[in-house]
Amino acid sequence: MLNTILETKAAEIAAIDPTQFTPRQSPYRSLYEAVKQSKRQPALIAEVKKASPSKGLIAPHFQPVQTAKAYEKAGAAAISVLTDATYFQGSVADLQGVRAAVSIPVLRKDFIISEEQVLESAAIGADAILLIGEALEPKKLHALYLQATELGLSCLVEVHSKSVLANLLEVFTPSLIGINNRDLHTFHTALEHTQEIASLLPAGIPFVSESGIHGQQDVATIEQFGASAMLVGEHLMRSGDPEKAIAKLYGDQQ
Ligand SMILES: O=C(O)c1ccccc1NCC(=O)[C@H](O)[C@H](O)COP(=O)(O)O
Repeated sequence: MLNTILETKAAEIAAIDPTQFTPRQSPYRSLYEAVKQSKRQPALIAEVKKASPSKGLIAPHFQPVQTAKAYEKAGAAAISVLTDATYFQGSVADLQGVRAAVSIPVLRKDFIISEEQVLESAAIGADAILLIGEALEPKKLHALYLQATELGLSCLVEVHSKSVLANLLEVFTPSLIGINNRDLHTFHTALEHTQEIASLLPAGIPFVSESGIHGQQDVATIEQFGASAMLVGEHLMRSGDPEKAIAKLYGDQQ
């Protein structure tokens, strides 16, 4: 699936013309600071997600802006917005709508593999981008990371496999790592994956546990593994009441 997605992205990139971008007006909101300073711990990066390759249609009555506002009200540190149309039914318009409606950082969740996409992310108002270790050679990932950082974008650098992490750390140490509990080739998801990969990270580096978090017990588990933050999509999208779902994740008294 990952390879198929990347083939689609290569075709999309060919159609991007950075000379058509209007200069960004809004200041960047730091994802690192938002995670570090979140009152809720582990910090929550809450995702608006209409559909996915592994689960199909998740939210038939998808209302990204309303959902993102509820996430912010419930204490999310940042919002993740899927902008891929083909596989996730997301859009750049979703990101722009959410960015205008909330005051916390907005992460562009897509498959970013080129300089043009980094420029596009800055132009459309994203505060942060995802760079996926499984999708990029370490040196290329580092180049995109430097380009994004120079523009003012925060980067969440995601890894799944031990070997990808090891190769990446030979090139550089990102400021914020995402550990994806979902294998993007098989879709198998296991929270224990966070523990396994976290044990291989340099001491002190903050990391986000991503995917497959569905309740208070799961939050306790990834907190025990040392996660600074969690990225949660499907569970919140299916809840029907995102504010209540977030309160329950943290075990708030109702
Ligand atoms: O979610 C998928 O099916 C998927 C398939 C292929 C590549 C990426 C995919 N998901 C992206 C994500 O990382 C998740 O949307 C995110 O971590 C939230 O996961 P969840 O809470 O399990 O919805």
